[in-house]
Amino acid sequence: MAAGGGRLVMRTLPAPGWVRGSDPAVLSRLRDAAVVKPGFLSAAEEETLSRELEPELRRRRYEYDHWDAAIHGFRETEKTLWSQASRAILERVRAAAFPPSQALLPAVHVLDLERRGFIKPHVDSVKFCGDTIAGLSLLSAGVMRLRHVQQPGQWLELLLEPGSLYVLRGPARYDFSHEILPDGESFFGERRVPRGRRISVICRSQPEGTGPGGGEGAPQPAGPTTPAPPAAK
Ligand SMILES: O=C(O)CCC(=O)C(=O)O
Ligand SMILES: [Fe+2]
Ligand SMILES: [Mn+2]
Repeated sequence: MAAGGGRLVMRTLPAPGWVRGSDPAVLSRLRDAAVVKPGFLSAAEEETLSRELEPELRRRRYEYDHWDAAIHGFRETEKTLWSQASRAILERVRAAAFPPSQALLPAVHVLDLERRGFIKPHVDSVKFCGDTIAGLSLLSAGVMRLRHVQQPGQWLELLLEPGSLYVLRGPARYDFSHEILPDGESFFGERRVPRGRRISVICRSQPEGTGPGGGEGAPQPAGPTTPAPPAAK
């Protein structure tokens, strides 16, 4: 490596247009831990996924009534059987978000949030989810906010446009809660991000110690979220 090669090292990395943060230190600390890839899906891939999911989702009713639940105005399914076209998309997600050695949960979590639906701050349960969470957003945009569980002044906001992929891993997954803002609070900085119905397709790594050949090997129950921890104290 040429120390005198004249390559300029930027001290402050410019935040990409789809990630905002409370301060440069958080942005730089989570640069590889909270990642958004806008336009990950082509329009045809978005169409493939939403067409395949729509009939399965439509059979279910939106749920609202759990005062202590993390998610409001949603329906969901855990899907293991996919068309060949969708499997190819999910394989791209796997390759983009997970190291080759990391085992994934066999079922993909599909979450349909209606226009007024939202997700309160929570940390996905370590019992049901490993180091990495990767989610595709379909149909409409939303803002995901991450907030440090111990230091609530530290936060990050991710702009999740339809067709984007987000990845949360390591510190972003364990030390920060995440939430999807309700329509009334759905801003990315100054920019209003009107909420519509949003479908997310979420792949997760296996909880530590439960991969093939290790750990309990118990089947994974559905519903990988925990109720919101107190975001601030
Ligand atoms: O809709 C999303 O992308 C996130 C969902 C989520 O946080 C969860 O199911 O635990
Ligand atoms: Fe979550
Ligand atoms: Mn219910």
